[in-house]
Amino acid sequence: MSVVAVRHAAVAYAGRPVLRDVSLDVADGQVVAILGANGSGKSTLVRTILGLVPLVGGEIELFGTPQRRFRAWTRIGYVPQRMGAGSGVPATVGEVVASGRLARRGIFRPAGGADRAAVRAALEDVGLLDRIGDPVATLSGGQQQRTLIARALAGRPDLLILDEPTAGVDAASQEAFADALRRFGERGGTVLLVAHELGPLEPLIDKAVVVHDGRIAYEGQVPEPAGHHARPGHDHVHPHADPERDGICVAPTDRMPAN
Ligand SMILES: Nc1ncnc2c1ncn2[C@@H]1O[C@H](COP(=O)(O)OP(=O)(O)OP(=O)(O)O)[C@@H](O)[C@H]1O
Repeated sequence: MSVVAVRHAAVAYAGRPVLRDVSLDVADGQVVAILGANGSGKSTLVRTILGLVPLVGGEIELFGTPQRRFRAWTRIGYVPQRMGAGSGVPATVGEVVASGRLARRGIFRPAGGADRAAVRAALEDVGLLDRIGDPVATLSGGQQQRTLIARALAGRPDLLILDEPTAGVDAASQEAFADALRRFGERGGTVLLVAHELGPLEPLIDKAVVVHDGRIAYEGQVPEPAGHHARPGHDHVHPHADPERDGICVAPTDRMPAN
């Protein structure tokens, strides 16, 4: 079953086309990475999947339900791009993660044992349980990002959607994040993430999709980075017209027809 099915999606901002004829499937249990240059439309694609940006054409299904009829939003955890965890906001790490339970329990019911257990499990998953009582502002940028991921995990979603989760994040936090994602996958979770650099996430990725100028330019195994061009015997073809700018090349065996 497809957890996310995008069919011929078209999106425009103020009449300017940003996504054109985009089709994408994320199967149950898969980890799918959306790659591509700045401004290619990656964030727009995930925001459209989440219903935050309207379609001007095409269709989207979530867990087999047309998006316009989909109501089970608690099944989806979302970590937006470069969102501050609230430096300057006097909330503790535990409180930020607990806010990820609100949709499940409803605002007017107090947190119960299940909520507290979910918060602790999520913090354990990202390696920050020992910081549960600390103000978020005292954490490093990478640890704040891990806090936001823990907040999404605390809602016990079936699908995690993450927009550049490791951008500007230190190496230790990237490793901790990769471990958390691996465990989420082992529990049957499905992941759709936008990334520039995969780093330690690369072995987890089942399928990569390259967005170029609002279209899907490539779908298949993770393409090798441009730095590998110089490798002896490395034979490759480019998935689209301007790969140097995107820093991506694809070995011929990996290539699949673009949509
Ligand atoms: N809210 C908006 N209103 C108008 N134009 C937008 C809006 N959001 C994004 N755009 C434009 O749409 C195009 C795609 O942007 P998008 O953020 O989806 O790309 P991206 O691949 O995620 O890039 P980045 O890696 O920089 O986040 C860009 O030209 C961007 O300037």
